Amino acid sequence: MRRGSAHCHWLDLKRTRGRYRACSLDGSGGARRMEPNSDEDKLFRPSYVASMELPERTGLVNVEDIKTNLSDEFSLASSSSDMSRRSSLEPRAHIQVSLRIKPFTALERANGSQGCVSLEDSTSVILKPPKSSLSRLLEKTAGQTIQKFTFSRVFGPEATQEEFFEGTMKQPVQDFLEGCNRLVFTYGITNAGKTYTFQGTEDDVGILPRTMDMLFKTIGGRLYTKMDLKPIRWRDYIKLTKDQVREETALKNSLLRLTREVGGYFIKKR
Ligand SMILES: Nc1ncnc2c1ncn2[C@@H]1O[C@H](COP(=O)(O)OP(=O)(O)OP(=O)(O)O)[C@@H](O)[C@H]1O
Repeated sequence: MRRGSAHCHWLDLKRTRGRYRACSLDGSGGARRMEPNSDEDKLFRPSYVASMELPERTGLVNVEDIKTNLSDEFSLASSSSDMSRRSSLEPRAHIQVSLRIKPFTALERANGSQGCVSLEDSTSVILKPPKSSLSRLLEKTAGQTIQKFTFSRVFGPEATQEEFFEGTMKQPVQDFLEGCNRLVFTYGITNAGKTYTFQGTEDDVGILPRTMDMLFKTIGGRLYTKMDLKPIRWRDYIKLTKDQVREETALKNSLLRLTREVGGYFIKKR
C-alpha cells in the first residue's frame, strides 16, 4: 500500500446466483473494471472482477444509531473488563477481530524502539505507554496508563504467515465455498504490517495468495477452461469472438512476460 493512502486492504468473498466472486482491493480502491462490450451469449462462470455492493440508503441516518450498533459488535475491554461486552467477541460472533503484533524490523531495533504491547493470553493484550511518556501521563491520568484489549484471537510477533492464515482465513474461505459471503480486511496505522499480512513477500506469501490458492484448488475440477469469456462490470461477462480471443491472448501474454513464477505464484519482475 502506498504511504498516505487509506489504511485498509480487503477481500470480498461473495457467492451470487451460484457464482463465486472474489474481489480484492487495496487502500486506493483499485478494483479492476472492464468496459462493457456486448450482452450476447451470456453464460454463468466464476467472475473474479467484482465491486462493492452498498445497501440503498433510505432517509436520514442517525449517527447515534450507527455508534450504538458498532459498539455492540466491537469491544474495547478496559482494565475493568465487563463480561457482557466480551460476549460479542466469542467464536460464534458475526465479526471476528484478530490482532497481529508485528515484530520489530532491524531499523526499529537499531533505533531502540520499545515494546509497549504484551500478550496476556491468546485473546488479550496489555498496552503500556512508552517510558518516555510515562511520567507525563502519570500526572494526568494516574492509574489509567495500562490498558487491556480483548480480541477474537491474538497472534504474537513470532506467528508465521501460515499460522495466521490457518487461524483467521481458513474458516471464512471454507464458509464461502459452502455458499456464505465473507468480507475480510486488514486495518492499522502506517507500517503496522497490513501489506505484509495481505500480500506477504516472495518467499512467504500472505493471506490473499493463500486464499486464492485454496479457492482454485477446491474448485479446480469445475473451472471453465476455454479462454473465450471476459468479465464485464462485476456481475456479467461476454463471449469473445475469435479475433477478440486473439487480442486478449496477446494482451495476457504481454502481461505474463512482466511476471515470473515463484513457488506457484506469479509476481512482477523487478
Ligand atoms: N509479521 C511480520 N513479520 C516480519 N516483518 C513484518 C511483519 N509485518 C510487517 N513486517 C515488515 O514491516 C514493514 C512494514 O509492513 P507493511 O509494509 O506491511 O506495513 P503497512 O501497514 O502495509 O504500511 P502502509 O500502511 O504504510 O503501507 C515491512 O518491511 C514488512 O516487511
